[in-house]
This record gives sequence, C-alpha cells and structure tokens, in this order.
Amino acid sequence: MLPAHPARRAPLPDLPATFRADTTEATPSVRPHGSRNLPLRVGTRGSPLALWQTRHFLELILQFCPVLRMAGAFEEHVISTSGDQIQDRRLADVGGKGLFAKEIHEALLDGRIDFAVHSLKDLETEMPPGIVLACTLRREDVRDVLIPGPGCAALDPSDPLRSLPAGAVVGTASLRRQSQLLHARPDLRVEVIRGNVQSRLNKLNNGEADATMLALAGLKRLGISPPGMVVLDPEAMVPAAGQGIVGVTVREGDTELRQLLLAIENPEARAVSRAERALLAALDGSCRTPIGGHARLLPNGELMLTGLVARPDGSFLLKRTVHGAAREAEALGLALGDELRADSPADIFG
Ligand SMILES: NCc1[nH]cc(CCC(=O)O)c1CC(=O)O
Repeated sequence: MLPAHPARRAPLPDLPATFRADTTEATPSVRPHGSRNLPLRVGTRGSPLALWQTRHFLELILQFCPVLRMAGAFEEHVISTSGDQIQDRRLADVGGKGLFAKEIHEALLDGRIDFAVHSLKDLETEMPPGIVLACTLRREDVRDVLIPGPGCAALDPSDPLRSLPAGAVVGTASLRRQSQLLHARPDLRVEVIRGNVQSRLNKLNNGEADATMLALAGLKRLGISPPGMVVLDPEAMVPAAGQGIVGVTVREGDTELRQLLLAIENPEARAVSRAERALLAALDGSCRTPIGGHARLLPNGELMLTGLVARPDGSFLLKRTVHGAAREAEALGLALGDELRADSPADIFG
C-alpha cells in the first residue's frame, strides 16, 4: 500500500534531510535528494535467522522513518558466504575469521548493496578498510541453551550440565561451548554438528547426538522452543562476544546512511559489544582458541565484563571478571584480554 501522497517536493519532516519524496512520478517514491538512488539495498545471508534479523532491522528503520513504508524503498539481497558452504567441518578447521562476512563486505565495497545485517558474533573484530559497523541493535537474550535429544533423559534446570548422562554425546561446532562443557564434564564426548539452527535441531532429532547447545537468541527470534531445553547460566557457559546482538555495516563514506542508522542504534548494545569485541581483539586468538566474552551494564551504570579462554579439551580454563566505566568499555576489554593472555599457558595462543 502506498502512503498518503505527500505535498509535492516538500521535504518529509521525519526523515533525515537527504531523504525526500519525489512525487513527480505517477507512483510516488522516496528518493534521496542528492545522488543517492533508491531502493536502499540491504545485504543479508539467506538463513531463516539472517532473514528474520534483516526484516527486524528494516522494521526498526520504518518505525523511525515511516514514510519509507512503501513498495520499493528497500531491496533485500541474499548473499551466500564462504561460511554457508561449509557444513561438515568446524569453521576453525577451515581457518579464517569473518567467513560469514567476506562476500558481504565485497558487495558493500563494490556498491552492490548499501548496508548489511550481521549476527555480531559472526563478524570479525576489525572491519576491512572502507567499512564501518554503523549500528548495533538491542541485545536479545545473551545466553546459550542445552537441548536434549529425543533419547536423552530430562535435564535438571538447576544444574543442566551436571545432569547429562555419563558419556553422552553433545553436538556442537563451537570450541567455546565444547571447552566449557568438557571442563565441567570430562566424561562427555563432543561431535561436530553444523548448519543453521533448524538443521542442527533436525540432526539432534535424528539421533546424531544426545544433546546440543544453541544460542537462545536465535531460537527466540525464530519462535522455536525445543522440548526439554534448559537455559544455561552465563557464568556456567560464558557466551560469545556479540552473541544476541545484530550489527549493521555500511560504507565508511556513506554519511547519510550512517546518520539514519545512528537513530536506531542501541547504546547499551554498543557499550557491551565494544567491551566484548575489544577483549576478543586483544586476545587475537586463532579461531582454534576457545574464547568467551560477556559484558553487562549494571544498574549503577558500570560495565561488568567476563572473559574466558580455554583449551578445546577443557583441560585448561581461565575466566575472569572486571568492572569499569561504560565509557571506557574498549579499554576495559583490551586490558582484560591482555591479562587473560598473559596468564594462559603458551600453547593456548601458540
Ligand atoms: N554461529 C552461528 C550463529 N550466529 C548467531 C547465532 C544466534 C543469534 C545470536 O547469537 O545473535 C548463531 C546460532 C547459534 O550460535 O546458536
């Protein structure tokens, strides 16, 4: 449905000045005033979760800029990434960070898309030259969950890891989850299961593992609540840096879009992701290093940051929590990262 016909060539009051309606055409459309062309093209991966997050993000823009709620203002570009091609191995074994973003960055830099929506935890800490992380959206639940398969005994919500049957096989491709699980339960076995959220749940139901772990954020967004699922305390299973946060990238020079995105930025998500991503950057672990990072804003405005490094088999695990001013989020993360690295055995970062 088209919006009410705005006054001819009048600037639209609730839009940044550069976005104006051009109503000289038979079908009114919003056109930026300058050289910018509509539609705004948004890049996304093709998984159901990625598409959900992209539509959620567009909905937030529309709430801020209701006049863009018209046919043709946005165009969704699904981009297949290297990470999407790998189904049978750990990403750590393929080597390389940012496997989910490389092709999306290229599309941005080539001008094929105008912005891109990412799960922040899949986005490398350092953006390629010319690209900025322009906006972080409000964090969904940061925690991981443990999900029993059809043949697994019910889990005890008060101590879920402890309640897994002896020798159970847990399916996960995440070294961070694996190391914390094996640290608590050296008797368990880990099998790599990958794929999008739904395909991992299908594998669990097909008996490929006795249990699996996933991010609660993804399940909530997709409206999935697997039977018997138990939420893991973030102290017992430190989440990944950026988990539950959607981040939007744009070209560095695109001041119009950067300004628009600032309006839907969530400052709390920005503060915690700064701390978590600085921690990750300071640790500069290879993708074979299990790393966890979880920041919270406390009621007194202070930032609390927990960092974790471990050996994949759980035989070493170091977890530390620091507090600091939210405006020092980055420094806090860098300092904790340096500290964890200094206090870890040489093989962890070898
Ligand atoms: N690595 C895949 C991935 N990237 C983001 C999410 C979930 C949503 C989020 O953490 O924001 C997931 C799935 C999972 O870990 O269960």
